[in-house]
Amino acid sequence: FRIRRGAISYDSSDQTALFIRMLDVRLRSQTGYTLERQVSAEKSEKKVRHESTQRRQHCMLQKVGSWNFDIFLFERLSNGNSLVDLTFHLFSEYGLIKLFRLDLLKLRRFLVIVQEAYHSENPYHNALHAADVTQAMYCYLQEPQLSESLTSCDILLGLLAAATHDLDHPGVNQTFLINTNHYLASLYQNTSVLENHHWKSAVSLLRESGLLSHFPSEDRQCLETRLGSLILATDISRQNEYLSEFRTRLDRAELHMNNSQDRHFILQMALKCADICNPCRPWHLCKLWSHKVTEEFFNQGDIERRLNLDVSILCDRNSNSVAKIQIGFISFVVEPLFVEWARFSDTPLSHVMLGHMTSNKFNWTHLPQKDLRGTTQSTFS
Ligand SMILES: Nc1ncnc2c1ncn2[C@@H]1O[C@@H]2COP(=O)(O)O[C@H]2[C@H]1O
Repeated sequence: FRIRRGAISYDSSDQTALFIRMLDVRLRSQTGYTLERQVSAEKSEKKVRHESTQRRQHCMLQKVGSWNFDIFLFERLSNGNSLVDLTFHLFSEYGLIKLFRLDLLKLRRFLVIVQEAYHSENPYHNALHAADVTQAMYCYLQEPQLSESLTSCDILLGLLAAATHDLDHPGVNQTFLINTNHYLASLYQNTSVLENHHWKSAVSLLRESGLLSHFPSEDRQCLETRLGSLILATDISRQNEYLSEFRTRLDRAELHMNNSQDRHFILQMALKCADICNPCRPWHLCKLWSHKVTEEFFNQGDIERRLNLDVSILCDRNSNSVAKIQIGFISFVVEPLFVEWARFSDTPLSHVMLGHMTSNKFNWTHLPQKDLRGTTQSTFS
């Protein structure tokens, strides 16, 4: 009697094989399931799940101009490709692909190498921050003062600058690079070291992708120069220079959107706002960003302590708290800028942002510690 495991036999008189085959047939009829059917069921379930994720992502993109846009949820739905998917969508929305005769493949490839040039291990300065800034920039580009006057070149620049403004950020600030004699600090003579690096990295990826290779060289040169002027404006240590110029121009009513230099200055201020707008987002989003940026600060402080360097301001986890950092940042950096932005663009969005900023500052000041803790995901998942 041969021990038999399967129902396949080459001996038609083999009664055992016949018995197993009958058993298998009855089993199939009872459970209706075979291995093949199980695998194909899992495959189609996966396909349905993927299609519903794609549908949810597409549905979110219909509301990409909403200030409550949840970039953390979008990041999950886009499987970690929010910067590529969001920026590509906005290029299409504005008709930039046709207008500038952009090659679709080169555009996609450019956006992918930009997204990959961000450090995903950074808690804050990663591609998701760039996607968040790009979405905020889009909201500002849609404001009447801008949408009624910006040229397509202004819009192309605004989106490119937002997407690339923190390219290849190392997750530490300029002070750290100078104190550790990093080659970038000497390359840029300790001046806007990171912002210069972000700009030059953006230009090199633009050239590598060939995205603008069909542009006349003087147009390409002008775009690269203006891109630098926008990215260099995000150097937070120079905030007061830009802010006092903004105030002066507003006081003297010297901002005319039919003037290209004035439009460029407003794009600089729009990018600056987009770069630090996280305290003006709804509380659940603001809280997530605050914990991420603080984690990055404290990581730097831990390394400085280990290297026996002076621990940079805001980076010492032993003498700082997320709430304390946020209250200071909102009071001395965010509020002064967004008050002037609301003077320039007196719209519902500007007042919604100031409203969130005020209530978020109240939360950081008054909520009990248990309500201020960071959550890993946005609550609206
Ligand atoms: N929520 C926040 N709290 C404190 N600092 C912030 C916050 N968001 C942005 N920043 C700081 O603002 C800076 C803007 O320029 P960077 O992105 O180079 O680095 C950013 C941080 O140092």
